[in-house]
Amino acid sequence: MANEKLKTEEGTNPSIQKDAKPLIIAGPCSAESPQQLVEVAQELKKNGFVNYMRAGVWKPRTTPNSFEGYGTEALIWLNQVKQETGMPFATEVATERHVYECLKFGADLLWIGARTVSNPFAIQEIASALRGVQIPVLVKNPLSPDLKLWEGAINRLRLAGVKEVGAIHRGFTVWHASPFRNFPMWEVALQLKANNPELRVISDPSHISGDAQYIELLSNRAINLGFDGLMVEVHPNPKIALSDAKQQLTPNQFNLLISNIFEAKQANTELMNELRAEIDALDELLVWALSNRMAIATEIARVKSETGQKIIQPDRWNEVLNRVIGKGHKMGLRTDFVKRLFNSIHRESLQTQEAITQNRTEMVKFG
Ligand SMILES: C=C(O[C@@H]1C=C(C(=O)O)C=C[C@H]1O)C(=O)O
Repeated sequence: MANEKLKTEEGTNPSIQKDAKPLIIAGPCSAESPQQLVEVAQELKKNGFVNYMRAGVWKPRTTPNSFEGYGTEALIWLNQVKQETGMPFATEVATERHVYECLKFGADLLWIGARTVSNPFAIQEIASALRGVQIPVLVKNPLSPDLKLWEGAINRLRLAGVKEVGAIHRGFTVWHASPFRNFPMWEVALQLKANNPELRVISDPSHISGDAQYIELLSNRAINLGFDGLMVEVHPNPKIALSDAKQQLTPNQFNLLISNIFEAKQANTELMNELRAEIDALDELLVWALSNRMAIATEIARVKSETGQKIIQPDRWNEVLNRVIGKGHKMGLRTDFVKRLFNSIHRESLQTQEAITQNRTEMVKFG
Protein backbone atom coordinates (compact mmCIF):
# COMPACT_ATOMS: atom_id res chain seq x y z
CA MET A 1 0.00 0.00 0.00
CA ALA A 2 1.42 3.39 -0.92
CA ASN A 3 -0.56 5.45 1.52
CA GLU A 4 1.50 4.80 4.64
CA LYS A 5 0.01 7.75 6.53
CA LEU A 6 -3.43 6.17 6.65
CA LYS A 7 -2.27 2.77 7.85
CA THR A 8 -3.00 1.57 11.38
CA GLU A 9 -0.17 1.89 13.84
CA GLU A 10 1.22 -1.45 14.91
CA GLY A 11 0.80 -2.13 18.60
CA THR A 12 -1.39 0.89 19.41
CA ASN A 13 -4.72 0.43 21.06
CA PRO A 14 -7.12 1.43 18.31
CA SER A 15 -9.40 4.28 19.23
CA ILE A 16 -12.61 5.26 17.52
CA GLN A 17 -12.08 8.89 18.51
CA LYS A 18 -12.27 11.05 15.41
CA ASP A 19 -8.96 11.75 13.69
CA ALA A 20 -7.57 11.97 10.19
CA LYS A 21 -7.18 8.21 9.78
CA PRO A 22 -10.14 6.23 8.55
CA LEU A 23 -11.57 3.65 10.96
CA ILE A 24 -11.65 0.35 9.09
CA ILE A 25 -13.54 -2.65 10.42
CA ALA A 26 -13.61 -5.78 8.29
CA GLY A 27 -14.35 -9.44 8.67
CA PRO A 28 -16.96 -12.09 8.14
CA CYS A 29 -20.65 -11.55 8.63
CA SER A 30 -20.65 -14.41 11.14
CA ALA A 31 -17.95 -16.24 13.08
CA GLU A 32 -18.25 -19.73 11.59
CA SER A 33 -15.22 -21.67 12.85
CA PRO A 34 -11.81 -21.05 14.44
CA GLN A 35 -10.15 -21.82 11.07
CA GLN A 36 -12.29 -19.30 9.21
CA LEU A 37 -11.45 -16.62 11.80
CA VAL A 38 -7.68 -17.27 11.84
CA GLU A 39 -7.56 -17.24 8.07
CA VAL A 40 -9.41 -13.97 7.71
CA ALA A 41 -7.56 -12.34 10.66
CA GLN A 42 -4.19 -13.10 9.05
CA GLU A 43 -5.34 -11.65 5.73
CA LEU A 44 -6.71 -8.51 7.38
CA LYS A 45 -3.52 -8.08 9.38
CA LYS A 46 -1.51 -8.15 6.13
CA ASN A 47 -3.75 -5.49 4.62
CA GLY A 48 -2.44 -2.96 7.14
CA PHE A 49 -5.47 -0.66 7.20
CA VAL A 50 -7.79 -2.71 9.42
CA ASN A 51 -8.35 -1.53 12.99
CA TYR A 52 -10.76 -4.25 14.11
CA MET A 53 -11.90 -7.59 12.76
CA ARG A 54 -15.67 -7.89 12.82
CA ALA A 55 -17.58 -11.16 13.23
CA GLY A 56 -21.19 -11.69 14.21
CA VAL A 57 -21.73 -14.01 17.13
CA TRP A 58 -25.46 -13.55 17.79
CA LYS A 59 -27.20 -12.91 14.49
CA PRO A 60 -30.56 -11.13 14.54
CA ARG A 61 -32.05 -12.88 11.51
CA THR A 62 -35.21 -11.76 9.73
CA THR A 63 -36.51 -15.26 9.06
CA PRO A 64 -36.76 -18.02 11.70
CA ASN A 65 -34.61 -21.12 11.27
CA SER A 66 -31.80 -19.13 9.61
CA PHE A 67 -28.29 -19.52 11.02
CA GLU A 68 -28.30 -17.45 14.23
CA GLY A 69 -24.61 -17.56 15.15
CA TYR A 70 -22.53 -19.71 17.51
CA GLY A 71 -22.92 -17.32 20.49
CA THR A 72 -20.47 -17.58 23.38
CA GLU A 73 -18.54 -20.43 21.71
CA ALA A 74 -17.64 -18.05 18.88
CA LEU A 75 -16.46 -15.43 21.39
CA ILE A 76 -14.00 -17.99 22.72
CA TRP A 77 -12.69 -18.53 19.17
CA LEU A 78 -12.41 -14.79 18.59
CA ASN A 79 -10.47 -14.34 21.81
CA GLN A 80 -8.12 -17.16 20.80
CA VAL A 81 -7.59 -15.66 17.34
CA LYS A 82 -6.81 -12.29 18.92
CA GLN A 83 -4.11 -13.94 21.08
CA GLU A 84 -2.65 -15.67 18.02
CA THR A 85 -2.75 -12.84 15.48
CA GLY A 86 -2.94 -9.66 17.57
CA MET A 87 -6.05 -8.57 15.66
CA PRO A 88 -8.56 -6.79 17.95
CA PHE A 89 -12.16 -7.90 17.41
CA ALA A 90 -15.60 -6.35 17.28
CA THR A 91 -19.02 -7.92 17.51
CA GLU A 92 -22.70 -7.02 17.73
CA VAL A 93 -24.63 -6.90 21.00
CA ALA A 94 -28.39 -6.77 21.39
CA THR A 95 -28.96 -7.56 25.07
CA GLU A 96 -27.43 -7.06 28.49
CA ARG A 97 -26.24 -10.69 28.49
CA HIS A 98 -24.43 -10.16 25.18
CA VAL A 99 -22.58 -7.21 26.72
CA TYR A 100 -21.45 -9.24 29.74
CA GLU A 101 -20.31 -12.15 27.58
CA CYS A 102 -18.36 -9.85 25.26
CA LEU A 103 -16.62 -8.14 28.17
CA LYS A 104 -15.79 -11.52 29.70
CA PHE A 105 -14.17 -12.76 26.47
CA GLY A 106 -12.17 -9.62 25.71
CA ALA A 107 -14.10 -7.99 22.86
CA ASP A 108 -12.39 -4.74 21.83
CA LEU A 109 -15.35 -2.93 20.28
CA LEU A 110 -19.11 -3.48 20.28
CA TRP A 111 -21.70 -2.40 17.80
CA ILE A 112 -25.44 -2.25 18.14
CA GLY A 113 -27.48 -3.35 15.13
CA ALA A 114 -30.23 -1.48 13.33
CA ARG A 115 -33.03 -3.61 14.70
CA THR A 116 -31.87 -3.08 18.29
CA VAL A 117 -31.32 0.67 17.82
CA SER A 118 -34.96 0.89 16.75
CA ASN A 119 -36.00 -0.14 20.29
CA PRO A 120 -35.17 2.36 23.08
CA PHE A 121 -35.81 -0.27 25.81
CA ALA A 122 -33.12 -2.53 24.34
CA ILE A 123 -30.71 0.41 24.00
CA GLN A 124 -31.29 1.48 27.59
CA GLU A 125 -30.64 -2.09 28.77
CA ILE A 126 -27.33 -2.18 26.85
CA ALA A 127 -26.34 1.31 28.02
CA SER A 128 -26.99 0.36 31.66
CA ALA A 129 -24.94 -2.84 31.26
CA LEU A 130 -22.06 -0.68 29.99
CA ARG A 131 -22.10 1.74 32.94
CA GLY A 132 -18.60 2.06 34.36
CA VAL A 133 -16.96 0.10 31.53
CA GLN A 134 -14.75 1.69 28.88
CA ILE A 135 -15.14 0.01 25.51
CA PRO A 136 -15.82 1.73 22.18
CA VAL A 137 -19.39 1.32 20.95
CA LEU A 138 -20.71 2.01 17.47
CA VAL A 139 -24.41 2.61 16.93
CA LYS A 140 -25.91 1.58 13.60
CA ASN A 141 -28.74 3.67 12.19
CA PRO A 142 -32.25 2.47 13.08
CA LEU A 143 -34.27 0.68 10.38
CA SER A 144 -36.25 3.78 9.53
CA PRO A 145 -34.69 7.17 8.66
CA ASP A 146 -35.38 8.52 12.13
CA LEU A 147 -32.47 10.76 13.06
CA LYS A 148 -33.87 11.54 16.53
CA LEU A 149 -34.05 7.82 17.38
CA TRP A 150 -30.44 7.34 16.19
CA GLU A 151 -29.20 10.33 18.21
CA GLY A 152 -31.30 9.16 21.16
CA ALA A 153 -29.48 5.81 21.21
CA ILE A 154 -26.09 7.55 21.02
CA ASN A 155 -27.08 9.84 23.89
CA ARG A 156 -28.31 6.95 26.06
CA LEU A 157 -24.82 5.43 25.79
CA ARG A 158 -23.13 8.74 26.49
CA LEU A 159 -25.34 9.33 29.52
CA ALA A 160 -24.34 5.88 30.82
CA GLY A 161 -20.72 7.12 30.72
CA VAL A 162 -19.52 5.39 27.53
CA LYS A 163 -16.83 7.79 26.31
CA GLU A 164 -16.05 6.37 22.89
CA VAL A 165 -19.29 6.31 20.94
CA GLY A 166 -19.47 6.38 17.15
CA ALA A 167 -22.05 5.63 14.48
CA ILE A 168 -22.41 3.30 11.51
CA HIS A 169 -24.50 4.20 8.49
CA ARG A 170 -25.96 0.96 7.07
CA GLY A 171 -28.91 2.34 5.11
CA PHE A 172 -32.66 2.15 5.69
CA THR A 173 -35.26 -0.52 5.03
CA VAL A 174 -36.87 -0.34 1.60
CA TRP A 175 -40.19 -1.72 0.51
CA HIS A 176 -40.12 -0.90 -3.19
CA ALA A 177 -37.75 -2.54 -5.68
CA SER A 178 -34.20 -1.22 -5.28
CA PRO A 179 -30.76 -2.24 -6.51
CA PHE A 180 -29.62 -2.01 -2.89
CA ARG A 181 -30.65 -4.09 0.10
CA ASN A 182 -31.03 -0.91 2.14
CA PHE A 183 -31.60 2.58 0.85
CA PRO A 184 -28.54 4.76 1.66
CA MET A 185 -30.37 8.08 2.22
CA TRP A 186 -26.94 9.66 2.74
CA GLU A 187 -28.54 12.89 3.88
CA VAL A 188 -29.68 11.31 7.17
CA ALA A 189 -26.13 10.25 8.09
CA LEU A 190 -24.72 13.57 6.85
CA GLN A 191 -27.17 15.39 9.09
CA LEU A 192 -26.02 13.24 12.02
CA LYS A 193 -22.43 14.27 11.19
CA ALA A 194 -23.42 17.93 10.91
CA ASN A 195 -25.25 17.84 14.27
CA ASN A 196 -22.34 16.03 15.97
CA PRO A 197 -19.05 17.18 14.43
CA GLU A 198 -16.99 15.23 16.99
CA LEU A 199 -18.74 11.93 16.29
CA ARG A 200 -17.03 9.34 14.13
CA VAL A 201 -19.52 8.17 11.53
CA ILE A 202 -18.48 5.28 9.31
CA SER A 203 -20.38 3.62 6.49
CA ASP A 204 -21.25 -0.05 5.99
CA PRO A 205 -21.41 -0.58 2.22
CA SER A 206 -21.95 -4.34 2.69
CA HIS A 207 -25.32 -3.90 4.36
CA ILE A 208 -26.36 -0.98 2.19
CA SER A 209 -25.68 -2.87 -1.04
CA GLY A 210 -26.44 -6.46 -0.06
CA ASP A 211 -24.33 -7.26 -3.11
CA ALA A 212 -20.54 -7.49 -3.42
CA GLN A 213 -20.54 -5.80 -6.85
CA TYR A 214 -21.71 -2.42 -5.44
CA ILE A 215 -19.34 -2.22 -2.50
CA GLU A 216 -16.60 -0.24 -4.23
CA LEU A 217 -19.09 2.25 -5.63
CA LEU A 218 -20.68 2.82 -2.21
CA SER A 219 -17.35 2.93 -0.37
CA ASN A 220 -16.04 5.59 -2.74
CA ARG A 221 -19.18 7.62 -2.33
CA ALA A 222 -18.97 7.35 1.47
CA ILE A 223 -15.32 8.43 1.62
CA ASN A 224 -15.92 11.28 -0.84
CA LEU A 225 -18.84 12.46 1.29
CA GLY A 226 -16.49 12.66 4.29
CA PHE A 227 -17.43 9.52 6.23
CA ASP A 228 -14.75 8.61 8.77
CA GLY A 229 -14.25 4.99 7.79
CA LEU A 230 -15.86 1.78 6.59
CA MET A 231 -17.20 -1.50 7.91
CA VAL A 232 -16.88 -4.16 5.22
CA GLU A 233 -17.78 -7.84 5.28
CA VAL A 234 -14.88 -10.09 4.24
CA HIS A 235 -15.01 -13.89 4.16
CA PRO A 236 -12.27 -16.33 3.06
CA ASN A 237 -14.81 -18.03 0.80
CA PRO A 238 -18.05 -15.99 0.49
CA LYS A 239 -19.83 -18.64 -1.58
CA ILE A 240 -20.05 -21.00 1.38
CA ALA A 241 -20.79 -18.31 4.01
CA LEU A 242 -23.51 -19.24 6.52
CA SER A 243 -25.03 -15.73 6.31
CA ASP A 244 -24.95 -12.81 3.83
CA ALA A 245 -23.06 -14.85 1.20
CA LYS A 246 -23.90 -12.43 -1.62
CA GLN A 247 -22.45 -9.32 -0.02
CA GLN A 248 -19.12 -10.55 1.36
CA LEU A 249 -15.79 -9.83 -0.35
CA THR A 250 -12.86 -12.22 -0.57
CA PRO A 251 -9.67 -10.96 1.14
CA ASN A 252 -8.20 -10.20 -2.31
CA GLN A 253 -11.22 -8.17 -3.34
CA PHE A 254 -11.03 -6.32 -0.03
CA ASN A 255 -7.31 -5.51 -0.51
CA LEU A 256 -8.09 -4.16 -3.95
CA LEU A 257 -10.97 -2.10 -2.58
CA ILE A 258 -8.83 -0.50 0.11
CA SER A 259 -5.97 0.22 -2.25
CA ASN A 260 -8.31 1.66 -4.91
CA ILE A 261 -10.03 3.93 -2.43
CA PHE A 262 -7.11 5.19 -0.39
CA GLU A 263 -4.32 5.09 -2.97
CA ALA A 264 -6.50 6.68 -5.63
CA LYS A 265 -7.49 9.32 -3.09
CA GLN A 266 -3.85 10.11 -2.36
CA ALA A 267 -3.00 10.26 -6.08
CA ASN A 268 -5.97 12.55 -6.59
CA THR A 269 -4.86 14.85 -3.78
CA GLU A 270 -1.38 15.16 -5.30
CA LEU A 271 -2.77 15.91 -8.74
CA MET A 272 -5.24 18.43 -7.29
CA ASN A 273 -2.43 20.22 -5.48
CA GLU A 274 -0.40 20.46 -8.69
CA LEU A 275 -3.35 21.71 -10.71
CA ARG A 276 -4.28 24.27 -8.07
CA ALA A 277 -0.70 25.56 -7.99
CA GLU A 278 -0.99 26.14 -11.76
CA ILE A 279 -4.28 27.99 -11.28
CA ASP A 280 -2.69 30.16 -8.57
CA ALA A 281 0.19 31.08 -10.90
CA LEU A 282 -2.20 31.93 -13.74
CA ASP A 283 -4.40 34.01 -11.44
CA GLU A 284 -1.35 36.01 -10.45
CA LEU A 285 -0.62 36.61 -14.12
CA LEU A 286 -4.22 37.74 -14.68
CA VAL A 287 -4.04 40.20 -11.78
CA TRP A 288 -0.67 41.47 -13.02
CA ALA A 289 -2.08 41.92 -16.56
CA LEU A 290 -5.22 43.69 -15.28
CA SER A 291 -3.24 46.04 -13.09
CA ASN A 292 -0.91 46.94 -15.98
CA ARG A 293 -3.84 47.40 -18.33
CA MET A 294 -5.47 49.80 -15.87
CA ALA A 295 -2.24 51.80 -15.52
CA ILE A 296 -2.13 52.24 -19.31
CA ALA A 297 -5.81 53.31 -19.40
CA THR A 298 -4.92 55.94 -16.77
CA GLU A 299 -2.12 57.17 -18.99
CA ILE A 300 -4.56 57.35 -21.95
CA ALA A 301 -6.98 59.35 -19.76
CA ARG A 302 -4.28 61.96 -19.15
CA VAL A 303 -3.61 62.26 -22.87
CA LYS A 304 -7.37 62.52 -23.52
CA SER A 305 -7.89 65.31 -20.99
CA GLU A 306 -5.01 67.28 -22.50
CA THR A 307 -6.34 66.89 -26.01
CA GLY A 308 -10.05 67.19 -25.12
CA GLN A 309 -11.04 63.71 -26.36
CA LYS A 310 -14.01 61.80 -24.99
CA ILE A 311 -13.31 59.06 -22.52
CA ILE A 312 -15.60 56.52 -24.09
CA GLN A 313 -14.56 55.52 -27.60
CA PRO A 314 -17.12 52.99 -28.94
CA ASP A 315 -15.28 52.27 -32.20
CA ARG A 316 -12.04 51.51 -30.41
CA TRP A 317 -13.90 49.40 -27.88
CA ASN A 318 -15.66 47.36 -30.59
CA GLU A 319 -12.32 46.72 -32.20
CA VAL A 320 -10.85 45.55 -28.85
CA LEU A 321 -13.86 43.37 -28.11
CA ASN A 322 -13.93 41.70 -31.53
CA ARG A 323 -10.25 40.94 -31.36
CA VAL A 324 -10.44 39.27 -27.92
CA ILE A 325 -13.62 37.40 -28.85
CA GLY A 326 -11.92 36.04 -32.01
CA LYS A 327 -8.80 35.08 -30.10
CA GLY A 328 -10.83 33.57 -27.26
CA HIS A 329 -12.90 31.53 -29.69
CA LYS A 330 -9.76 30.04 -31.20
CA MET A 331 -8.60 29.11 -27.71
CA GLY A 332 -11.87 27.47 -26.66
CA LEU A 333 -13.50 30.30 -24.71
CA ARG A 334 -17.20 30.96 -25.12
CA THR A 335 -18.06 34.30 -26.84
CA ASP A 336 -20.61 35.17 -24.20
CA PHE A 337 -18.07 34.71 -21.41
CA VAL A 338 -15.37 36.78 -23.15
CA LYS A 339 -17.92 39.51 -23.85
CA ARG A 340 -19.07 39.71 -20.23
CA LEU A 341 -15.54 39.61 -18.88
CA PHE A 342 -14.19 42.33 -21.20
CA ASN A 343 -17.25 44.55 -20.88
CA SER A 344 -16.68 44.46 -17.14
CA ILE A 345 -13.01 45.39 -17.67
CA HIS A 346 -14.12 48.21 -19.97
CA ARG A 347 -16.50 49.60 -17.33
CA GLU A 348 -13.72 49.60 -14.74
CA SER A 349 -11.37 51.23 -17.25
CA LEU A 350 -13.92 54.00 -17.96
CA GLN A 351 -14.44 54.61 -14.23
CA THR A 352 -10.72 54.87 -13.59
CA GLN A 353 -10.34 57.27 -16.50
CA GLU A 354 -13.27 59.37 -15.34
CA ALA A 355 -11.74 59.70 -11.89
CA ILE A 356 -8.53 60.96 -13.50
CA THR A 357 -10.20 63.53 -15.71
CA GLN A 358 -12.44 64.62 -12.82
CA ASN A 359 -9.35 65.29 -10.75
CA ARG A 360 -7.81 67.16 -13.59
CA THR A 361 -10.93 69.31 -14.10
CA GLU A 362 -11.01 70.02 -10.40
CA MET A 363 -7.34 70.89 -10.41
CA VAL A 364 -7.96 73.28 -13.32
CA LYS A 365 -11.05 74.73 -11.56
CA PHE A 366 -9.64 75.12 -8.07
CA GLY A 367 -5.92 74.85 -8.51
C1 LIG B 1 -8.49 53.16 -22.94
C2 LIG B 1 -9.34 53.83 -23.75
O1 LIG B 1 -10.56 54.33 -23.28
C3 LIG B 1 -11.74 53.58 -23.20
C4 LIG B 1 -11.37 52.31 -22.67
C5 LIG B 1 -10.95 51.28 -23.47
C6 LIG B 1 -10.21 50.10 -22.92
O2 LIG B 1 -10.21 49.93 -21.68
O3 LIG B 1 -9.66 49.30 -23.68
C7 LIG B 1 -11.21 51.37 -24.85
C8 LIG B 1 -11.91 52.41 -25.39
C9 LIG B 1 -12.45 53.51 -24.57
O4 LIG B 1 -13.82 53.37 -24.44
C10 LIG B 1 -9.06 54.10 -25.15
O5 LIG B 1 -9.70 54.99 -25.70
O6 LIG B 1 -8.17 53.41 -25.69
